[in-house]
Amino acid sequence: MIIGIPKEIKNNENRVALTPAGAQELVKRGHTVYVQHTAGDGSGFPDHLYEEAGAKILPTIEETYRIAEMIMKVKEPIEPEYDLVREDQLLFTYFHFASHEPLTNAMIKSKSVCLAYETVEKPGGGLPLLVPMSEVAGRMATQKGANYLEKPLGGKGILMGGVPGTLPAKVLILGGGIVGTQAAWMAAGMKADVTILDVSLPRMRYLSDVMPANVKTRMSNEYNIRELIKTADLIIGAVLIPGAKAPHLITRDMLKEMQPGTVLVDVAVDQGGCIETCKPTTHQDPTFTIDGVLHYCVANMPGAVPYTSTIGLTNATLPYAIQLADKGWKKASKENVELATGLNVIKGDVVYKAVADAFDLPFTAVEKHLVN
Ligand SMILES: NC(=O)C1=CN([C@@H]2O[C@H](COP(=O)(O)OP(=O)(O)OC[C@H]3O[C@@H](n4cnc5c(N)ncnc54)[C@H](O)[C@@H]3O)[C@@H](O)[C@H]2O)C=CC1
Ligand SMILES: CC(=O)C(=O)O
Ligand SMILES: [Mg+2]
Repeated sequence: MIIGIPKEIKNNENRVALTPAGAQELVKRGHTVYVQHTAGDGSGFPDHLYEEAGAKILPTIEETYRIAEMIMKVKEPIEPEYDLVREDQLLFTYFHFASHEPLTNAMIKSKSVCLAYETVEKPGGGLPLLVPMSEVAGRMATQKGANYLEKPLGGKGILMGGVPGTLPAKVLILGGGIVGTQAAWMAAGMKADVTILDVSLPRMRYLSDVMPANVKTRMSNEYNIRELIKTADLIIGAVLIPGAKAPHLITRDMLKEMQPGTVLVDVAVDQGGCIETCKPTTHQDPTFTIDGVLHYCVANMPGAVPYTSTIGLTNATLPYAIQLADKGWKKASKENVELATGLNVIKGDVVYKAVADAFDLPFTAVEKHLVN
């Protein structure tokens, strides 16, 4: 198969979809890998490392899209890329369709096959291609939050762990999945007073077993949220209902209950955000303030630490990319249900229920496209 790796063009997105090591594995299996000139630079992988691994370098994004049967990316295609996507082309990347109607419509119109990293799902649950970036974003959420709590940056002016004779910062985490757990580890390590809210009792039992004493769990409901936001210093949004728009656990009116200088980091912003007032921001202009409450809502947080993220992402995606390249998307999805759950849009049909529901679009069962 011919695989194309375009350079990411989203704001401050320095990741690339494949490392030279990943390219070598695909080339070894007889596939052709084209990498757009300088695509790996931001992650510390200059063109010559790809060439030494057996890949070929193409000068432009247009040529990369034109030649590839499968495009591997990191972020969803953004507007200048919409018209580059070709009919029948396979796109293997993050999409987060449910939070982005123009993207959904553009991919329907393109008649391409869109296999979304974030909905590839293990039969017993678990999102193997979201996990590594959620690990990064969870750890970063605490780092960012600690930073923005500093007074000159708009925060309350509280140190995460305090010092002897003072109270530590209160960190409230909405959702105790991958992002929430990693955020909690970092905050606990900084000696903050951490509370994780989730709706899953088994998950909270697990967290309660493994977390240190400065991490507590509470049931996620409006009553508890309204109580806890009054004194929280840093609130991290980390809920997910796979493929769907995130529920608004913190609504506009609740901001008035918070103290000025409270910091909100809504990691779930890529699925629409679990804080109603969150709108996607960029690494260049990451925050805004409403009612004295600072919001950080960057939708591609891992893009800022590409040395870690690119390798973490390729470690997870490569085994799936190999199956897609070896067998083609249809046979690979028939033989591996995890890949079938990743299919969101196929040749104009929306085949992921939560995406169809988000925009009142007709839903087509994925099986229709997997027969013969
Ligand atoms: N902004 C960014 O750069 C990045 C964003 N993300 C996003 O972070 C979000 C979280 O991802 P993961 O932690 O991997 O998901 P996950 O599936 O591991 O965890 C989600 C958790 O939310 C819980 N939950 C569901 N409804 C809830 C509710 N009403 N109240 C409290 N908890 C609830 C679930 O029980 C689960 O434990 C996703 O939207 C993901 O796309 C991930 C990586 C990077
Ligand atoms: C998960 C995701 O959207 C990201 O890593 O940017
Ligand atoms: Mg994202």
